[in-house]
Amino acid sequence: MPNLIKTTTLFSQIQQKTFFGFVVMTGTVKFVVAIFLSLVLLASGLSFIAMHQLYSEQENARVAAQSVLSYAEELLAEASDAAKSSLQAQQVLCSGSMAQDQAFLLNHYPHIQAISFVQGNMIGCSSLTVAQRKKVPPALLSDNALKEASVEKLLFDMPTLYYLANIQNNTLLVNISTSFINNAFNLDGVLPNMYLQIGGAQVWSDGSIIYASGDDDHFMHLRSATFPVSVAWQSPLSIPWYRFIAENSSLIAFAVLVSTLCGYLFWRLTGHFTSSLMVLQQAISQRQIHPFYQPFFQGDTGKIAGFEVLARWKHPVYGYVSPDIFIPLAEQHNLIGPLTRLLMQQITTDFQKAIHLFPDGLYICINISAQNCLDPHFEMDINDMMRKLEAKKRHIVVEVTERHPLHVTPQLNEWLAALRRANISVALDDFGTGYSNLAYICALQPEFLKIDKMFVSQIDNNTDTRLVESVIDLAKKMRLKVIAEGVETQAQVDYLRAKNVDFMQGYFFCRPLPAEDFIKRMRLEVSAPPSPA
Ligand SMILES: Nc1nc2c(ncn2[C@@H]2O[C@@H]3COP(=O)(O)O[C@H]4[C@@H](O)[C@H](n5cnc6c(=O)[nH]c(N)nc65)O[C@@H]4COP(=O)(O)O[C@H]3[C@H]2O)c(=O)[nH]1
Repeated sequence: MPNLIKTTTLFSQIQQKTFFGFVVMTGTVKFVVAIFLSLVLLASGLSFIAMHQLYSEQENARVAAQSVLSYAEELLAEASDAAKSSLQAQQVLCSGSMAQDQAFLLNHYPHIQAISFVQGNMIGCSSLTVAQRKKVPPALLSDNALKEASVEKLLFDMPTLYYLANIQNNTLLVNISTSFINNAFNLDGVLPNMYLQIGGAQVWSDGSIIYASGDDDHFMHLRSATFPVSVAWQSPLSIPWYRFIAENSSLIAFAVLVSTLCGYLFWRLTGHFTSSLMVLQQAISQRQIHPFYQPFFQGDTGKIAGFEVLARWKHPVYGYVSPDIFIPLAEQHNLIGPLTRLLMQQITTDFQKAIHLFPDGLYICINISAQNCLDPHFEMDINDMMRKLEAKKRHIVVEVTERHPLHVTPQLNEWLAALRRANISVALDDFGTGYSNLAYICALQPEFLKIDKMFVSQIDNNTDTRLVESVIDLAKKMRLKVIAEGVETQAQVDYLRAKNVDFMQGYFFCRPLPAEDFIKRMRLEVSAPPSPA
């Protein structure tokens, strides 16, 4: 016998797990929310990766620009140093021996191509003899241009970086090959759109030289504090998607995995956070509720007279749930119609093949609630079940409980009349427990009266049995067939039999059984009917 959850109800457990009753989601909404959550997480993850990459690239560009500037400063510092020491080495430089001059420079200043003394507007002595007596452009020698640096074709056919120094009334022109400047752009992180602004010339990272000055607002700038040189570069503002995918494929795959996992977890976990109504709806749609069958027996012969269909819900997590819990909830939420339909479909499936085991005249009792009476599907469903179970040879009985009495209205009377036309009988269940009176019995005109187990349990050797006796007498006087419920002991059986009670049902005879076991029991009954107890 399944261990039914009674007091610590499933629903109180589930309701404690709702977010204080705020979360009520259908399966579809839950699915959509899970997808949405995954997408939001994925978008956030991808944005984070992209922003991180963009920030790193911007930072790398800034570091590269700083390196390029430092390199240019080092070259110009070397030029400045070379200019100063040239004054002492004037005799060496101006010795007239080119080989000697070059050796001096190579030894001390490996990046310096030539050093020349400017006299008036002419090159005087120079480490490069071909430069001697060359004219210096006047603009270069104006006050403004002193100590200036730029990249010009001054002494050579190729543009070179020159540095003009004025030391102790000597003007010196120091030349550095542009190939040395271009080396600066071979550093890591240098962007194609980066250039060195040296005086009025822009030396670009691709080696091209443009004569322009003035800051471009679209570029970032880093200036030297000591020399007229700066670095400009265009900081990346976005990353092309193909490069983003190619460079972050594993991170992207990870983000997809994590977001999908989160969405899935959300979807699974909200299964525990849905309301009791949703849980019950799910139970019906997923066919977690099944019929069990409890036979009842002839009072005189002890033969199986019929059986009652009792709903059993086996929750995948919480196990068996008592009908005392889910039936009222189904009634409250208008789910009793779908639940009864599910049971009737299952009864048909359970017994269609074993119907030959059911003797003629067997009663099949189905519990119904007030809402079934107004459900337009009920009649259709019960007719369908009756057809499949060859109900002409069997009796279908609907059990109407007395605990929550029906409102007797003309519609109900009409509905009951329709049942009777279809050969369906009515039993008044739980008799004696409700607030009904004889008028209620008169209105329903049941064929059966089920004495509640509360009265049957009072039958014992020495207890007062006047109440149960009166109930039986009343039923007899009204010519109703009596079924005594909850028969558990031999003494109760003996008493009820002595009182000529028509039928007995209870654990003494048999507990509610799943279909398979019930069919086995019927098979035994057919082959060797039990003798009366
Ligand atoms: N202590 C004791 N109990 C016995 C004994 N023999 C049978 N019972 C239990 O007594 C109840 C009899 O059903 P009920 O009065 O119609 O009372 C039913 C019925 O009112 C309702 N119910 C069950 N299935 C359905 C259904 O499919 N539809 C509707 N509307 N109500 C249902 O839930 C109630 C409780 O059902 P169950 O828990 O299955 O409880 C069943 C049954 O398992 C016994 O010897 N001793």
